[in-house]
Amino acid sequence: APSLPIAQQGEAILAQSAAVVTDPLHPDIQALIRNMQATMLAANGVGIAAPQVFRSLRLIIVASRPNPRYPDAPLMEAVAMINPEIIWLSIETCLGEEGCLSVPGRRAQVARAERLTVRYLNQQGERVEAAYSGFVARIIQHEMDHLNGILFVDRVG
Ligand SMILES: O=C(O)C[C@@H](Cc1ccccc1)C(=O)SCC(=O)c1ccccc1
Ligand SMILES: [Zn+2]
Repeated sequence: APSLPIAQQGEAILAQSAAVVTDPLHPDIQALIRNMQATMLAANGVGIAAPQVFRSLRLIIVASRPNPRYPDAPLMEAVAMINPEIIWLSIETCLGEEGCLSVPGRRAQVARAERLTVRYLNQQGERVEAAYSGFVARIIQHEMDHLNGILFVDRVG
């Protein structure tokens, strides 16, 4: 699957709220998931949101892996989350370093909820509810922000 162009900070699409995916099993959505995964891997990302590849749709990919900043991050198969909703966030937050494929060269400490529960449709269109914590919960919050037109730099002083 080809790697797609990544929208950079300043592109209007990154500040918009993305639209709900109406037909998760549509071939276009299945192809978009494949292309987003290829784009994320080519860019060495641990996540990506559809608006970052110029598709204003509520679709994210989460793919944590150990990295210099989070050496104990879990290695996980990339998971596609269609129409994700965070249905619970812990009160406890933690600070952690973030970067963004749409804001190259910037890194900042961002406070995020330590734990969350997310409800979404998986690539097969099945409803899933799952709990996450730590770095994976951080990635999910970062990607959810992209669906709501928010960049991590909007959250730092
Ligand atoms: O722009 C994106 O959504 C991808 C972004 C996801 C993300 C990274 C770190 C914390 C939260 C969300 C990236 O993958 S940036 C590049 C990267 O691999 C990385 C950056 C900082 C720390 C760990 C990884
Ligand atoms: Zn980002």
